[in-house]
Amino acid sequence: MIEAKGLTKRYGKTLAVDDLSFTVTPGKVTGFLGPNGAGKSTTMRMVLGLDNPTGGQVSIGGKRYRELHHPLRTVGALLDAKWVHPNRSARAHLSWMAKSNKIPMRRVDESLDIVGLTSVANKRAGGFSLGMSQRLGIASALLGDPEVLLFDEPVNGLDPEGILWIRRFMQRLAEEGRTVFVSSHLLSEMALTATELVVIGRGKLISQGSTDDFVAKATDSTVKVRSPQLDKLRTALASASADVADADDGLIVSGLDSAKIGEIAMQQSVVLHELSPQRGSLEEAFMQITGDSVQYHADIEAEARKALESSSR
Ligand SMILES: Nc1ncnc2c1ncn2[C@@H]1O[C@H](COP(=O)(O)OP(=O)(O)OP(=O)(O)O)[C@@H](O)[C@H]1O
Repeated sequence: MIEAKGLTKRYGKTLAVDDLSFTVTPGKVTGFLGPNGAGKSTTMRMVLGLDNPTGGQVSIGGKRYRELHHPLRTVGALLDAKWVHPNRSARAHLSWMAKSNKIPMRRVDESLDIVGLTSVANKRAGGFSLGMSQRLGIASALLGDPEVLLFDEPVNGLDPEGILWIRRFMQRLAEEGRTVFVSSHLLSEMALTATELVVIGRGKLISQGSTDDFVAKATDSTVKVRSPQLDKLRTALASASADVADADDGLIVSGLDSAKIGEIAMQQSVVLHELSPQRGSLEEAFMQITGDSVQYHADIEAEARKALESSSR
C-alpha cells in the first residue's frame, strides 16, 4: 500500500506537486494519470526517496522509503529503462544489483525468466531494443520479489506487441496481490490496464476512484437500439420520458437503462436487433473533468498534428 498525505514539491517558482493525498491499494493496477508536466514523475521519485518533499509525506506499507530495512524487497520500480551499463549483460546487471542489495542469486535467473529474457541473459544490454530494455528494467524491479511496484510511463515508445505484454504483465502482478502503481499520459492504454485511477493536473489531485466510476461520472451513459419497428419504439420511449436521438441505423437513448428499454420494447411487441449500452471513453471523461487543463488539450492537439504529419509522409 502506498499512502501520500499532503505531498508537496516545489522547484523554485514551480509547484510541481501541490498538497497531494491519495492511496494505492494491493491487488489492483492503479493508473496514475495526468498531462505532461502534471507532476507524476516527481511524485514517483518522492515515493522512492529520490526527491525530498517540500511538505507532506508518502509511505510504503506505513514506512517512508528511507525507513525500509530492505528497500528492494519492499518496492520495485521502473523509472528509466535505459539505466543499465551498456557493456554489461542482463545477467551481470541483475547479479550486481542482487549482490549489492543482499538478494539471493537465484532471483537473477528467476526474474530473467519471468520477463522472458533468459535466452539473451548473457548479451550486452547496450544492444537491447527498447522493448527488451523495458523487460530488463522490469526484471530489476522484480528482483527483490517486492509487494509494491512502480512503473513510470512503461509503454512509451513500445510497439503494440510490447504494449500488450506490459499490460498483461501488470495485471498478472496485481492478481498476485501486489500493489501496482503505473503512470501514463496515454489515456486509452490506461483505460484498458487500470481498474483504479489517481488523476492529477498541475500537481493537484483531480480524482481518485475506479476507472469505471470516473468514466461514468464524467460522461453520459446512453443505449444504442436497433429495430425494424423504429417508429413504434421511438414513440414508446419518448412517452416514457427518454431522450431519443436518431443514429445511422437506429436510436441513441438516454435517460433509461437497457433493461427498462428492453421491457418497454417487449410490452409494445417491438422486435429488437440491438440493445447495447454505450460507455464514454476515458479521454472524454478526462476532458470533461479537467476542462480547464489547457496543457492537456495542447498535448492532444500536438499529438494529433504529429500523427497527421507522419501519416502524410
Ligand atoms: N528537477 C527539476 N527542477 C525543476 N523543475 C522540475 C524538476 N523536475 C520536474 N520539474 C517541473 O515540475 C513539473 C512536474 O514535472 P514532472 O516531470 O513530475 O511531470 P510529469 O507528470 O511526470 O510529466 P511527464 O509526463 O512529461 O514526465 C514540471 O513543470 C517540470 O518542469
